[in-house]
Amino acid sequence: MADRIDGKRLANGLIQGLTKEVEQFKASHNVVPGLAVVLVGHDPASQVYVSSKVKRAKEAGLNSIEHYLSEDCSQSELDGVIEQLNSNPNVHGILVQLPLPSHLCEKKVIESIAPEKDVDGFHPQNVGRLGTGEASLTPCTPLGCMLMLRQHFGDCLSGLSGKHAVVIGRSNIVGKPMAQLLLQANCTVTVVHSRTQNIESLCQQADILIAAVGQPEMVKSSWVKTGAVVIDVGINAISRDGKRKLVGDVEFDSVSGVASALSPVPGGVGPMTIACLMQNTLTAAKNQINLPTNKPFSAQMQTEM
Ligand SMILES: Nc1nc2c(c(=O)[nH]1)N[C@@H](CN(C=O)c1ccc(C(=O)N[C@@H](CCC(=O)O)C(=O)O)cc1)CN2
Repeated sequence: MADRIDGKRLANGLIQGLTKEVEQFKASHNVVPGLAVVLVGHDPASQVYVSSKVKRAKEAGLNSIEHYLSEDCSQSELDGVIEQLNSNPNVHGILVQLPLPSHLCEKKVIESIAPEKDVDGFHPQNVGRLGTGEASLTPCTPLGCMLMLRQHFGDCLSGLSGKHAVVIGRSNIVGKPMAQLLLQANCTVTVVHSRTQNIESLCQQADILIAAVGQPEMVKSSWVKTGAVVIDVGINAISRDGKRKLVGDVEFDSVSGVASALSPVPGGVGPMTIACLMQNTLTAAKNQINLPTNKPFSAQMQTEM
């Protein structure tokens, strides 16, 4: 039976540590790190995620600033809110919850957030810096996955070195940054996607398998090498036996019999995404008062997190 990589417990520990760090930061610098969350419309899942973000921010002692805009909000109204947050010195981190209603341009919105406040790490400047291994704000879900792997492999990333990691999915939010982070940890990385031939046989070669494809229970036990470590990023709502249920991209019960460790859904990557957002907000606040803390990702993983 695979070990369960408990994201909920790990996230609680991270938030606890962060709360102390935020307290010290406030006491030393007389600055309260501020996180602004922007939600457009009333997508039920987005509402759940945003309220968790607000709750966790308050728990960690951050100042939470919320903007709820109507479903039919115009591009210029949203641009105006971001502009105002960009120039507000009490706001250190800004995130716009995705997806946006289809009449709004996600790319334009992401690019309009000041890179130093982009706690989602989606701005092209942060994406580029991640790619070249420079200090950057790192996307929260892949960062959360790396922390889960670090916990499993021991306290630094050397346990990952030389492992073959296969990432299923090539989204800008998860698949691509995930591949970059695994490369920085000296893994050999394969990214597979909807046009890849023989996905199953490539996955069978993985020591580390990251499923981020958004297909309920797509990864079966026959796809997984005995002893592999599997991180399930998918969060899919399905109806089973007349009840709504959340499942990942991995068939949990069967894969548990083959993998050496597996993260569950719910209670895996989701809570880690939110904890990493809080971590990024503190990092952004430190950077904005010019504390020398913004190390490249690989250096951060060796030490403070
Ligand atoms: N601006 C962003 N938008 C989106 C991101 C993101 O990182 N930034 N990621 C996802 C959604 N997401 C965070 O925003 C997210 C998804 C799921 C969870 C989570 O904790 N899920 C729970 C289950 C919750 C439930 O009951 O529905 C779990 O997995 O245990 C947190 C954050 C897309 N948009």
